[in-house]
Amino acid sequence: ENGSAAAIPIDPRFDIAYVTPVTIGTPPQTLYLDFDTGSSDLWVFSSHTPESQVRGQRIYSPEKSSTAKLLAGHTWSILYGDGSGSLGNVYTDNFTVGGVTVTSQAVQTAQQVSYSFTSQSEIHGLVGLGFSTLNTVFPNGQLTFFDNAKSTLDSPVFTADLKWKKEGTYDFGFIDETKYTGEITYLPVQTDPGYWTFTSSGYAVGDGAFHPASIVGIADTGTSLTYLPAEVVTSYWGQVDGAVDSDYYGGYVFPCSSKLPSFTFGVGPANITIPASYINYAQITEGSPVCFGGLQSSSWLGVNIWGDVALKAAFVVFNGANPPTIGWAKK
Ligand SMILES: CC(C)C[C@H](NC(=O)C[C@H](O)[C@H](CC1CCCCC1)NC(=O)CC[C@H](O)[C@H](Cc1ccccc1)NC(=O)OC(C)(C)C)C(=O)O
Repeated sequence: ENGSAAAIPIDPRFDIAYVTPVTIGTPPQTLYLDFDTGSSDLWVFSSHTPESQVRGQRIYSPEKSSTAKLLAGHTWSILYGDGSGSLGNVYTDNFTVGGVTVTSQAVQTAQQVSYSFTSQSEIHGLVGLGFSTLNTVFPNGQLTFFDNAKSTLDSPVFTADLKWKKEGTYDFGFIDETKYTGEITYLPVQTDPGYWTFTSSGYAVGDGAFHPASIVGIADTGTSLTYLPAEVVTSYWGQVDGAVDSDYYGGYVFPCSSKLPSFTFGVGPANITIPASYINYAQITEGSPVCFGGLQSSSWLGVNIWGDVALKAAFVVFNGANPPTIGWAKK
């Protein structure tokens, strides 16, 4: 069966992350999880998480689920790009998203979470939608929800229709033609080491000339901003009055009153344009005249990341067929 679930921004002021309701166990326990194409662990705040590390998050209690089974001898430990992390043990249980059910999904229960997770009450865990090779469970890696669900879906795909400061959707098993305009351009995916890695064909700043280039990067719903090569972001921010790459603020900042150009990136023969408003990401602090850019340099990262700032400008198809591809359409 196919399914559809909401992608809800956790903060009404800026799109730092999106969460999606899921149910786990019998009777069903509802949690709101961050669907993350940039990792492949499904982990949740749980009854095994020390109370001192839980601050308002909903938790999954396997002991209250008649279908929960401990995956004996299995543990996990994950560290994300932003330095946050978590670790714990593993159960299998029924897991449902938007009507799609996997009956024995590996659900990783947190026994430790880092402070940034404790302080983020709206995120009750993650659903990794990267390739299962990235799963951290030891000694046997576990399959993602998508890999487990694939065979029951009409088509082995999920789509992301993230929106700017609004609720979007993740669809599983089908492509909703009402969610995009024109054609979907499909690109090859490099599945090693396990991200949705593709090559963009170039970029343009505002109405300027298109610069053909091969920009290898990952499509990552779990990363808020978009991180691209220094020469790309330098040419973008060079068009913005007062923009500076600030060590103090950790990236490009600009006067909130400055006018920003849009940013266009190539997807094969087609392209996607990110509106200027998406790149005017947020004031440094409430009421500040200094704003933080949604387009930042990837030079310190070692990888280019097409995060939410780019993804919400498009309708994106994550095609899990063999070989996998990624599809991009305007909307
Ligand atoms: C362990 C590996 C197998 C996979 C692992 N994958 C990643 O690190 C990428 C992955 O998409 C992870 C997934 C995120 C981890 C932290 C919680 C939210 C999800 N992305 C990340 O690690 C990137 C971190 C995000 O960009 C943060 C997220 C965030 C959300 C809410 C509040 C504060 C911060 N945004 C964020 O910092 O936004 C600012 C810059 C505006 C403040 C890796 O590559 O190391």
